[in-house]
Amino acid sequence: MSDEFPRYLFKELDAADPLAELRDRFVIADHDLIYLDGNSLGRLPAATPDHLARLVRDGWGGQLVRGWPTWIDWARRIGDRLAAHALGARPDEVVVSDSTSVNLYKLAAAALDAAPGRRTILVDAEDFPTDRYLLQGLAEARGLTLRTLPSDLDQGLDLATLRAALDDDVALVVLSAVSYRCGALLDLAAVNEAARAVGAYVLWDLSHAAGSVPVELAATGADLAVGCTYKYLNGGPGAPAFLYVRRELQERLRQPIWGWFGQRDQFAMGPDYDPVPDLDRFQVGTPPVLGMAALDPALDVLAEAGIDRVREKGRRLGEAIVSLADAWLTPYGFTVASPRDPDRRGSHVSLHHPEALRISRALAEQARVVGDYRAPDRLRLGPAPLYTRFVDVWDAMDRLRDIAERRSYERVPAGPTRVT
Ligand SMILES: Cc1ncc(COP(=O)(O)O)c(C=O)c1O
Ligand SMILES: Nc1c(O)cccc1C(=O)C[C@H](N)C(=O)O
Repeated sequence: MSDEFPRYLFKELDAADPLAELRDRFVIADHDLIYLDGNSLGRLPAATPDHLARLVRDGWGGQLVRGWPTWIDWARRIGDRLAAHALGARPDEVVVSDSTSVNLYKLAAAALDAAPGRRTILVDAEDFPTDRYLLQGLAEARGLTLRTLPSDLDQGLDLATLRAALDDDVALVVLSAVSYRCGALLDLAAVNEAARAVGAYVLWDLSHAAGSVPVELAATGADLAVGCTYKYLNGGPGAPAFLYVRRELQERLRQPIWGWFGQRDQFAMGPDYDPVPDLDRFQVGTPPVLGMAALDPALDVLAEAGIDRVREKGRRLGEAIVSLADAWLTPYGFTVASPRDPDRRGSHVSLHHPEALRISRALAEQARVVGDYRAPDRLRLGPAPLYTRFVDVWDAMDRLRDIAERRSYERVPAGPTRVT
């Protein structure tokens, strides 16, 4: 126990938390398990099982193919809900579609086609692997140069590094608004402005930002964005992703996968591809209706909370992790591996420890705290403001301290890194 941070103070924070009652809107199957992995897979909203069961039974089972006139618009309808409640985009700028990886490919290729003569793509060297791999593939196929911008493992990309790399040969900049490893939050407006000044497009990966921080795509002048819906948006494992294209760009950009859901007069089944002039040209094929439908109950909770209140609580949960790590874990070799300034951090916090892999496993196996490990030596803790309590953070950090103090992680095999 610590005098400086007694547990009852965290209980008081929960008692005063305006979002506290929303925790009941999620399935908490095991009350002893502390779940700090909302930044990888968010919890199941309590309304989702019945919502999906109804759709399966009455929609698929009852309406059969007659359901399609309703379902066919859901990618756009739910896209608009994401735009309004999470992304700060205008109507008709966001659509649910494919996976984040596929959407990133579609929009990156479209942007490169729209920047003929420019030969450079910029990416954060520490960005999530799929982003880097996709761009490596695109650069190789087109004979372009992919420049990886050096970025600090704990602090993320420095704006000065980006500015120094921007010139009129840059076609495209791809960055995560919130870094998957350290949680660093970039200044979208500053990046968009710097890129626009040299005529480059910016494609944002919002996977760790959507549902955790107000993104404000329209207000920051963003061109393009993609992101997943299974983390802070609670869409479930394998939930479909979203993409955003600024309205003014939609008619100008042509995506590389020419599917019939982008086709003008789709059901005329005409001989040649002739894409619609709007956002729908970025769709490809039949949308995953059941997967998309899971987003509705999840977005109901987010809408009720309001993204600004989610952000405010996320910031305070993060500050609690940082304060407890400093006070309790420093003697055991932990350091905070995320920006300390909450304005520069999304909702998750990483801790550095040379034994992070074994500690992460010990936390789950011995102490019933689910966070995750990210190479090379980071323990990531991702509280989700819609359902994580302040006391959960206290208990998780207390259990972590106990593992560190007793060195009980030494009993856990390091083994190869596996899923999560
Ligand atoms: C920043 C980022 N981009 C992309 C992805 C994944 O993309 P996909 O859903 O296509 O697997 C993740 C996590 O899985 C991620 O953290
Ligand atoms: N998408 C994932 C998956 O299919 C399996 C395991 C983990 C994931 C993730 O989402 C990882 C996530 N991008 C992260 O940064 O933790």
